[in-house]
Amino acid sequence: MSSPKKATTEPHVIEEELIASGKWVKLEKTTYVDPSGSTRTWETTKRTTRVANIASDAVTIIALLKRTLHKDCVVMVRQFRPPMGCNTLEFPAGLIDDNETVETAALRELKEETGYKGEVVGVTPVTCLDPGLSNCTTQMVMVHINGDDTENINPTQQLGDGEFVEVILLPLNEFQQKIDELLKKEKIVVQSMVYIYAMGMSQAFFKPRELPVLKQ
Ligand SMILES: Nc1nc(=O)[nH]c2c1ncn2[C@H]1C[C@H](O)[C@@H](COP(=O)(O)OP(=O)(O)O)O1
Repeated sequence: MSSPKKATTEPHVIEEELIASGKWVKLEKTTYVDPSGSTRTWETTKRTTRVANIASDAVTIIALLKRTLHKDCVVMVRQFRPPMGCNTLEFPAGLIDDNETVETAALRELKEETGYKGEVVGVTPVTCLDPGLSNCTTQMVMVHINGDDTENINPTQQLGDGEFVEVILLPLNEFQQKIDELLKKEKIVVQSMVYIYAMGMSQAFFKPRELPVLKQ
C-alpha cells in the first residue's frame, strides 16, 4: 500500500474556464492546486442564477404544521423532476430571487408551493448539496405553521407555469416509517436531506423497546 501524499500546500482554485452555458446551468473547467502542490483540473457545474452577495442558491424549508387535535406534520412536496426522470419526495424549496433575504424567500416559496403561511423559527448556515459535482448551496429554514389560523385552513398553492407540485403531510413522530411506506408503494426517490432528517428524528427521539444493556 502506498503512503498518502504529504499535504504541503493550502489547496486553492486558480482558474475557472467556461465550457458551456444554458439559461439555468453552466459547465466550467476548474483548475486548482491540490494539497501536494500539483495543479489539476475538475469538471464543475454551477447555477447561472446565483444572486450577487448571497452565498446560497436556494432555500429549503423544513415546515412543521401544528394543528389542535392533530399530530404535528412535516409539509413535504412530491413532483416530477426531469433530471431524475421520476417523482421525488422533497422538502419545499426554491431559488432565492433578487432583493430577497433567505427568510423572505423561504416564506414565499412555502406559500407558492404549498399554500401555507408560516413563521421562520430558525435558519441553518450555508450548506453544500453535491460538492463533487457543483457549487450549489442551500440554507435550510425552519418554519412553524399555525394550522388553526384561518389562512391555513384551506391552503391554496400559487404555482407558476410548468410547476406541478403535490403537497404531502407526514407526521413527525412517524416520519421515517411513513417515507419507507411511500417508497414501497410507488416509484419515487427521496431527497437525501429528507431521509437523513428522518433517520435523525428516529435516532434522537424514539428509543428501542428492548434496552438490556446500554451500549457505547
Ligand atoms: N436546471 C433547470 N433547468 C430548467 O430548465 N429550468 C430550471 C432549472 N432550475 C430551475 N429552473 C426553473 C424552472 C422553474 O421556472 C423555476 C423553479 O424554480 P424554483 O421554484 O425556484 O426551484 P425548484 O422548485 O427547486 O425547481 O426555475
